[in-house]
Amino acid sequence: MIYQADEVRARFARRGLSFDPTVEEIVRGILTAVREEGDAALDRFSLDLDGHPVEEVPKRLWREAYEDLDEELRDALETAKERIEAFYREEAKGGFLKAEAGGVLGQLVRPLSRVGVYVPGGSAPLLSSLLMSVVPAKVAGVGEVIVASPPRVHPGVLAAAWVAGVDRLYAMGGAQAIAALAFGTERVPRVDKIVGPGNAYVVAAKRQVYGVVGLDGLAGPTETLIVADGSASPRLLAADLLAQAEHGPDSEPWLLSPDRALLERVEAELFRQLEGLPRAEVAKRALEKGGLVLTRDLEEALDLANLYAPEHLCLALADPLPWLGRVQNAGGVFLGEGSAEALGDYIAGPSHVMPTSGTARFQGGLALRDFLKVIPVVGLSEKAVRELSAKGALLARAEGLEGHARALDLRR
Ligand SMILES: NC(=O)c1ccc[n+]([C@@H]2O[C@H](COP(=O)([O-])OP(=O)(O)OC[C@H]3O[C@@H](n4cnc5c(N)ncnc54)[C@H](O)[C@@H]3O)[C@@H](O)[C@H]2O)c1
Ligand SMILES: N[C@H](CO)Cc1c[nH]c[nH+]1
Ligand SMILES: [Zn+2]
Repeated sequence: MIYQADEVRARFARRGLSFDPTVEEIVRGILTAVREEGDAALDRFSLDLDGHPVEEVPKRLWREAYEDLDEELRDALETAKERIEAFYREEAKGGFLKAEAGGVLGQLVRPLSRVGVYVPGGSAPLLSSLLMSVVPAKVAGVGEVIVASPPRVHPGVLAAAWVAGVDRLYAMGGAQAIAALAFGTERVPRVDKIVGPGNAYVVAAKRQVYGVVGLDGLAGPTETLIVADGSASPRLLAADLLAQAEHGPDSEPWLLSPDRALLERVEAELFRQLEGLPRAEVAKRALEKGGLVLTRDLEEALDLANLYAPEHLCLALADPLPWLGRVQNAGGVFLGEGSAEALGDYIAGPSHVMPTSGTARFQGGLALRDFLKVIPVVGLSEKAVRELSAKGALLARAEGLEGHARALDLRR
């Protein structure tokens, strides 16, 4: 289905995380039960929803899963891990303490003590998502990384845990896993922050426990928006749309172009490539949620992309770099049709955990700083204390806070 730009503009502008009341209610019930009953409720929901009680998977099994892997897959995992590690080592993490008139002002930067990583496993065992969250946490220096993934945890996920250096791994999924990580139970330690993507239940649970625990964001069903010009290959474009469409019926693949002939060729190519795709039924449903959009020109396509704020913005343009300056809202940007989003999913380097549902309006992809906290430090000299106290007291009285003013008057 090819839309005109005007047909999608209002929909793109209205977009935002929607809260399905039924999901919210189910999740609220699970969170309350796990908070009140601990492990008993955790096991009950895990049995009901995933067919297995929760268990901690011992490290011996991760190592065995790793050793059982085909040699080429093991090598691919190691390469992905090294590239993600190298990427995040580039992100500065130093604090500072600068001398100021006999005193000091600065920032302490501290890695978080204990982080919970959710690794989706409902419809596919996303071993790459484990690497994409755990490796940056490790580079940041997080004290302890605890992984939760639905039972039975796939051997590929266990092997990735081994490669990434996870500390503990629990076979538990959905809202009950988020509850256990946020509140803690006898078996599962409470964490300081939960990161990682998940389905609607996981996203709703994360949102509901925010405050009890920190969050990286609310990365839900994946989406991709490609802006293409006439130079792009319809075969590659269709393949890239289908790659993300196969994630789930909630995924949204979009292609925006001012070239009608290109859109028509991509449409035909989509039908061709759907044949024989193992997850064709899922992909078809996702394609109905997205679409192909004819724009006036590339400027209009980029403006619509910013309005939509996609998780992935792919610029399949002959000369993409000059368009980067126009990008305002995106979880991640992929330049040129060679830099496929699927490469970003597995091995390019940056984490593939990126904001969805328009939340790219206010945040980017998972970064080292998501695992760090900044603590300001104030150590003023006697002279600065005297000089600043008078002005501070003035400001306090302007707020009507006499107690603050007197505390400062005593230091003048
Ligand atoms: N944005 C990103 O960065 C990113 C990255 C990777 C994956 N994803 C997305 O993550 C999602 C993964 O979803 P998934 O379903 O495959 O795995 P998941 O692990 O997120 O969800 C599976 C869990 O959902 C719970 N659940 C299922 N049905 C339920 C119900 N009716 N009531 C209560 N709980 C229920 C179960 O406990 C199960 O363990 C996909 O949508 C994918 O697109 C996003
Ligand atoms: N495209 C997904 C969301 O960024 C990540 C993923 C994992 N495996 C394959 N793809
Ligand atoms: Zn993907």
